[in-house]
Amino acid sequence: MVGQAGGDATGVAVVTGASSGIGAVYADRLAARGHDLLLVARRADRLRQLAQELSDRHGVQVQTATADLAEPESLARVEALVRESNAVLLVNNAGAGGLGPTAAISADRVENVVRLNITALSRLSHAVLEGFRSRGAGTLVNIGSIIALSPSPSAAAYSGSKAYVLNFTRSLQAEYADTAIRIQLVQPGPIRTEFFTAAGVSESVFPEDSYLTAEQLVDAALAGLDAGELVTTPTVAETGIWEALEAARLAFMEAARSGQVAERYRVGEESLA
Ligand SMILES: NC(=O)C1=CN([C@@H]2O[C@H](COP(=O)(O)OP(=O)(O)OC[C@H]3O[C@@H](n4cnc5c(N)ncnc54)[C@H](OP(=O)(O)O)[C@@H]3O)[C@@H](O)[C@H]2O)C=CC1
Ligand SMILES: CC(=O)[C@H](N)C(=O)O
Repeated sequence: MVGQAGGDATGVAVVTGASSGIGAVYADRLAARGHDLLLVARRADRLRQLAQELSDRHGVQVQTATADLAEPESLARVEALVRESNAVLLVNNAGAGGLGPTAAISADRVENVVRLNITALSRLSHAVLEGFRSRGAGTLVNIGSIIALSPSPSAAAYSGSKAYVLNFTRSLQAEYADTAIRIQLVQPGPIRTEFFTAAGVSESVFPEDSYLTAEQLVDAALAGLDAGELVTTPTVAETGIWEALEAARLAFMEAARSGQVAERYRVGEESLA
C-alpha cells in the first residue's frame, strides 16, 4: 500500500522501519532538514499518523509504503518504489531481533531475521546505489549494532546478521571510496525502543544506565554523518578503541595470508621426515 501526505526541497529520503523507535526519529530529523520522505514499515496506521505529523510540522511531502520487507514480493514492490523515487538518501533501519536460544525459537523466526536484516538491507542498498551511481551522488546509512562485534547466545542470528551489515557496509565503502557517494555504518548500543518487546524479551536486558534514547542516537549519528564519519558508534568516547580494533584486524589479515601452515598444525610433516 502506498499513501501520501502534505512540498519538495532537497530530494527524497527513504527510511525503513519508520513506524517506531530509531526510524521514526530519523524521519523527523530528515524532514526537518527539508527532505521529502518515503517511509516504510508494516503498521499502516502508525505510518499514516507520522506522515501527517511530519508534513504538518515540516512542510514536506511524505509518502508511506506499508510492506513486510521480509516477504520477497513486498520487498520487490518497495525496491521498485525506491528506484522510482530517485531517492538521494536511504536509511536501512528496519530490523528484528528474533531473540532467544536458537533451538528454542522457530526456524521461521531465524529466517525472518536473515530476510529482514540481511536480504532486505542488501537489496534496498542495491536499489539506491544504481541511482546514486548514475547521478554520481547519494547517501546510504545502514543501521548495524555493536552486537556485530559480539557473538551472543540468545541472539545468534541477530548478532550474525549485524556482522553481515558491518562487513557489507564496510565493503561498499571501499567500493565507493573515490566517489561522492557517502556510506555510513551506524552502530547503536542499547536504545530505549520497542525493539525488545517486539523480540519478546524484557525491556531491561541491559543495565538501566546503558541505554540511550532514539533521539540521542539519531542526533549523534547525523552529527557523525555531517562530519564525514564512515563508522559511527555514538556511545564510544575514545575513538582510539575503534582504530586499535582496525589495526588488530589488519594485522590478523596479514598474518592469515602468510602462505605457510603454522608450526602447531604441521602434524604430518614429522612422520614424513
Ligand atoms: N534498540 C536497540 O537497542 C538497538 C537497535 N538496533 C537496530 O536499530 C534498528 C531499529 O530498531 P529500533 O528502533 O530499536 O526498534 P523498533 O522495534 O522500535 O523498530 C523496528 C522498526 O522496524 C520495522 N519492522 C520490523 N519488522 C519489519 C518487517 N518485517 N518489514 C518492515 N518493517 C519492519 C518496525 O515496524 P513495523 O512493526 O510497523 O513493521 C519498526 O518500525 C534495527 O535495525 C535494530 O536492529 C541496533 C542496536 C541496538
Ligand atoms: C539485542 C541487543 O543487544 C540490541 N538490540 C543491540 O543490537 O545491541
